[in-house]
Amino acid sequence: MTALTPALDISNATLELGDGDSRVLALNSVSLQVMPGEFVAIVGPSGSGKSSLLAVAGALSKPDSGTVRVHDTDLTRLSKGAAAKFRLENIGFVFQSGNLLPSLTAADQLKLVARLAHKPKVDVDALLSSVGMSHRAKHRPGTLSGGERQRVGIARALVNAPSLLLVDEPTAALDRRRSREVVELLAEQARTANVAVVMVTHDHDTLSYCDRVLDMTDGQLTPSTEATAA
Ligand SMILES: Nc1ncnc2c1ncn2[C@@H]1O[C@H](COP(=O)(O)OP(=O)(O)OP(=O)(O)O)[C@@H](O)[C@H]1O
Repeated sequence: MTALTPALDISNATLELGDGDSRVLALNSVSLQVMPGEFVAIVGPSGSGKSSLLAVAGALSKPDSGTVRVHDTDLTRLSKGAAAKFRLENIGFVFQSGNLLPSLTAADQLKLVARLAHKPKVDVDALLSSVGMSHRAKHRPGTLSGGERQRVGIARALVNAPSLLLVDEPTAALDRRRSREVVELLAEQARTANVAVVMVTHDHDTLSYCDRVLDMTDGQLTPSTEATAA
């Protein structure tokens, strides 16, 4: 593996969903390469295939054709069990509103993933500190703001030191200022942890933090004309 190897390399992925007359081409020969440390945003109308792209990139769905590589592993060749193990060890997921477990403190959310991913040496305090949340380590999600929950969700997604971070609408529940803070944090983590980040978003206000923006329309990806950080 060299510095020039993409962290994510999707080549001609096609995915059909539904059955009978209601079959939909969710991904229509999609290709996407994301380098380590690169922050890519995907925008596009509802139903255009954005979630399908994240599912395929995260080994949650297998495309009908094409390949999906995360570094040197072709995810399309993994069994269900092997895909689950690969996800746990190599991919981080961040969801709309943090998706935290209500009964666990911020620190325990991270410790649980560390245990599941067999990473007992993870420095939970350092990770919480890197997202500005050390002072809330002992708080449960119910006593955190939306932005704080999202920060904990980002720290939790980084526990397994992923090479790929897949982020679905991270600012959907946040106001403008918090949205910008969260996306700025993702950009910073991409750079400092050298992790490839793919973020699906409707929030055009935060695209200036991304290195590249792509439009998804009817299952196809094209470069966007949105202004970026690059
Ligand atoms: N399980 C499914 N069975 C049948 N069709 C599906 C299924 N899941 C998604 N689809 C269809 O596949 C297409 C792509 O859906 P997808 O969820 O990837 O879009 P999206 O861009 O993420 O939409 P949104 O922004 O609303 O979340 C849509 O036409 C959707 O209706």
